[in-house]
Amino acid sequence: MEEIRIEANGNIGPIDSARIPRFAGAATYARLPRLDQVSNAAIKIVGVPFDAGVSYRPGARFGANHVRESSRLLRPYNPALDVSPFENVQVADAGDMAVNPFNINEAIETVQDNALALTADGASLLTLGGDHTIALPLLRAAAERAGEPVAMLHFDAHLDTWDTYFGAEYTHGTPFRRAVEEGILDTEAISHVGTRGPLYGKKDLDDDRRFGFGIVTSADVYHQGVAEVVAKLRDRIGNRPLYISVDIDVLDPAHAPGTGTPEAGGITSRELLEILRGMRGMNLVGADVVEVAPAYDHAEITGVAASHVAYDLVTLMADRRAATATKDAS
Ligand SMILES: N=C(N)NCCCC(=O)O
Ligand SMILES: [Zn+2]
Ligand SMILES: [Zn+2]
Repeated sequence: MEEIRIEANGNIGPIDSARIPRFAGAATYARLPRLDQVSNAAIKIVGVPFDAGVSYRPGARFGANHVRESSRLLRPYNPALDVSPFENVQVADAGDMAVNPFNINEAIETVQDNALALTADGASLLTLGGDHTIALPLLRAAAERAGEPVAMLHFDAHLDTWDTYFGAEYTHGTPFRRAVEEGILDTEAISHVGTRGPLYGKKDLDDDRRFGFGIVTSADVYHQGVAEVVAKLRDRIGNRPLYISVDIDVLDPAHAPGTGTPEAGGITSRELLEILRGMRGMNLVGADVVEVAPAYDHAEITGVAASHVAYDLVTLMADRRAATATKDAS
């Protein structure tokens, strides 16, 4: 059937949900066009159906499509930031990467290669995961494109700076230790937000601090409040190229039950969205939303949360691009 889309400023937007019921047709993220339906896109959303790096419950391989299905109700105007992201720039859904489900090393290479290919034209990349293993190759690609190590905001219940699991170096609990070892993170400007829960030992925190990470725990968000947290994070990041990695388990299991390693005492989706919005104007070069495991979801609670997180990330990217374009033109 014909797709009737919203178009503005020469950008092809979402299927018009006033004319084609939002529950009809195959899902793309936010009902956006597929990449092959537009000549080029400044912001690309890509899925990574991969969960061979998990230490507990599997299922995040189905995450990207679950987020797409859960994104049908998103509307084109973001009032929180007064931005219409799909009007500012062309945004498109690039589909899924064909990652090897049996070979982690090969999957990591594929993610890195695909991320580089998708950003070769200067596009910004938002990845829907997948387990957190994929943040490593995504960071490698982001640092290569930026031409320098990148700052990172890491939203997660977990540190993900552990060393190995069963001798394996590349897992969803180890991407950020590998990234520090590889020198692709700017260790003056890397922070975890939302961490909580039991650790293997005090050494986990000592190691993490040694790598340079700052920590804003879930309890800190509660005690200090969003505004103070945002101010501290912005201060630390400055104008460095910034990568944002969102493990959906940063949210309390009440807000995101559909994930593989849930921890009680998490932040709310309202807090997460507000902290993200607080990053307006930062030099955001790439982002991911990972660890959505639909088999443990109910009523799309996790899928909806993840789709909204992705929406605010796209808004930040679109807003920054529009602001930079205006500055360049004047
Ligand atoms: N969900 C992520 N990314 N990591 C959790 C690892 C927790 C553990 O195995 O102890
Ligand atoms: Zn986690
Ligand atoms: Zn994680």
